[in-house]
Amino acid sequence: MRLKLKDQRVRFYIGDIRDRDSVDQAMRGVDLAFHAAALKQVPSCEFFPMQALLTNVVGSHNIVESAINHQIESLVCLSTDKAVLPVNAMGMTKGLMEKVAQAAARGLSDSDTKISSVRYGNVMYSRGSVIPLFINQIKQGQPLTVTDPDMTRFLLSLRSAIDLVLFAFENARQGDIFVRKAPASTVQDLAQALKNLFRSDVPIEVIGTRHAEKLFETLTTAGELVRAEDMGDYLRVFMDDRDLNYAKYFTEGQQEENTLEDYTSHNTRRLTVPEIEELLLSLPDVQRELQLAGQR
Ligand SMILES: O=c1ccn([C@@H]2O[C@H](COP(=O)(O)OP(=O)(O)O[C@H]3O[C@H](CO)[C@@H](O)[C@H](O)[C@H]3O)[C@@H](O)[C@H]2O)c(=O)[nH]1
Repeated sequence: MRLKLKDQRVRFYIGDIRDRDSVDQAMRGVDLAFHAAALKQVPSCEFFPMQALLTNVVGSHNIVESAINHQIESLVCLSTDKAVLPVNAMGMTKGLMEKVAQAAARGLSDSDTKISSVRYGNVMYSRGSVIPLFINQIKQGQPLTVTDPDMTRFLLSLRSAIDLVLFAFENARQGDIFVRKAPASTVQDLAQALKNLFRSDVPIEVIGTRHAEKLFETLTTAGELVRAEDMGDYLRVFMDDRDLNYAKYFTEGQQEENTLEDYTSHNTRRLTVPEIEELLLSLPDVQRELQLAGQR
């Protein structure tokens, strides 16, 4: 990266977020930090849950503590829809990261480091994800390996994910979780949209779900929506800052919770195949692949 960027404004450190000293070194003189370091692949975290715990939880704790100690202005921690009602080690450890961030935020005032988290769904064409895999399969003339045709995922571009982080820096209050609203598609429709764009007639082969995968993802639970603010393209979920004085809960309990529904990739706006094609066409990586394949 250093050789590729060749930019005086960028400084590189060798270190590991599991190692507090190396985090402290990088945090000196910093105003804003976004925490994107993670073990993020679902199957590998299933096989090495302790490694996921060390990076995603212990490492995140190091970042949070170091940011506070260095009195930086704002820290945004990157989370995922898989952290909500989690079923896999990746999601569970990311969920714990959110808890670590909020537990620290509870002890801070507004003039201290602002600590917030952001949640989003699948970033289209991210490394190791299904879109580059399907494109590769099309290029090789192989069948598209669909896990479960009815499985849905929230889809968003890298640009929208970055915009969410910037939005959090600008709007964060202590302990907030920001959610980017997004449409979703089934994996079957995604595969079909790619086949259409590449004018390919490879078959679609159903291979069954992988380790600890969900049929659909949840970006915000009904319980969270009760304390959420609708900000257009975004939702702000306020931190539950009640204290451990349980007696209060009985008088201040929230009735509304029962009437709301979780916000999921099954009940968000479902993209049609032409709409998925349009979204795919807006991605520079897909444009490049289509050009290489002589389709644009
Ligand atoms: O050969 C394959 C591989 C995947 N899928 C499906 O495609 C969808 C997306 O899979 P993938 O691109 O591997 O992403 P996820 O497993 O959903 O996880 C990604 O998206 C998350 C947000 O939900 C991020 O947190 C993770 O880091 C990121 O890897 C899922 O429904 C998979 O079942 C297939 O149908 N065939």
